[in-house]
Amino acid sequence: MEPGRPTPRTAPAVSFSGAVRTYGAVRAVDGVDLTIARGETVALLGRNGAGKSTAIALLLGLCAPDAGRVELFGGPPEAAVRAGRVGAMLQEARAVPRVTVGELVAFVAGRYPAPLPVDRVLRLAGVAGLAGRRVDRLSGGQAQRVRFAVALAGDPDLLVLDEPTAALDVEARHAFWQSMGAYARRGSTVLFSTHHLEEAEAHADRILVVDRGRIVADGTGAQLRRAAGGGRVSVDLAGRPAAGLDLLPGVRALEIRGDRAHLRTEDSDATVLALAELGAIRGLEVAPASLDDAFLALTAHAPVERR
Ligand SMILES: Nc1ncnc2c1ncn2[C@@H]1O[C@H](COP(=O)(O)OP(=O)(O)OP(=O)(O)O)[C@@H](O)[C@H]1O
Repeated sequence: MEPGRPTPRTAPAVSFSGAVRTYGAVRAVDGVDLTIARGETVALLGRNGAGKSTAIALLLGLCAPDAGRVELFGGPPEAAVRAGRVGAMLQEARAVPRVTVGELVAFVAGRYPAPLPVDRVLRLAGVAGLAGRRVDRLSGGQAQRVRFAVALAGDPDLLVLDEPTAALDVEARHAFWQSMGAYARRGSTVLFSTHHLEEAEAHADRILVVDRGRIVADGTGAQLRRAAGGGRVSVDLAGRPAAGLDLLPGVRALEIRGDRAHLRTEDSDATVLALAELGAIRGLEVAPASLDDAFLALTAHAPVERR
């Protein structure tokens, strides 16, 4: 073992260093450095094509990095997968014909060294009522929950979920997050990908914003809002002209609705001080940037090449 390297007992659940994966000219994962501690629940948040699924494929050892290193629990992903430490729910999965949900989960559980009892898995995934149903006769949402059950069956230390709620309606989504939360609270590490900001903020300890193969932000929802900077400031115009408000310090955008000026600012304090100097603080309201604002700011594509 290299000196200074963590031992398999202390190593983080997931570690990427300088990981790159290309498909022709596309750098699907473009130099990612990342550590996920054991027990964390982390969301990979990004648009279509941002590189989430490719990062997950690297992490599961389904493909190898062209450069850099990817490790799970201090060793190659294949070793962690072989040892039954990883459960995954991927986007594409074909149903096995004829077997029932109960048979499928029992079969998968039987391949792990220390699986959860099958009835417990079925309950956790919310599919206990479907145990006798054939897996090729399920609705999209039911099939998705069965895939979650399959991911849980081996009682993995690391659960990896690629867009787990994509086919679920509101009620099933809610039930899914409850199950996932219950599993995470047992101390497992969970990594899930999503397009939904609210889901990432509500269900993860930490959000990684992925854009064009890179991690462009890493933190809680509140931290991302702050990192994106600023907020929204609004005041009553009280008959005064709005001209020039867009030139105040920090202001990025000005919108007039009725007799009110709405300012998007990257520095709320500076903008409010300047408004105060103008005596224009009637009906003053200051709000932090929304998570949507933050996401848009963090993934805005500048014409210049980023770092
Ligand atoms: N097998 C492949 N062959 C060629 N290009 C690929 C392959 N897999 C992914 N890509 C490309 O790599 C980039 C990242 O794709 P990836 O599927 O990782 O993104 P994603 O964030 O998971 O997207 P989505 O949210 O749509 O699932 C995209 O430009 C995609 O077209």
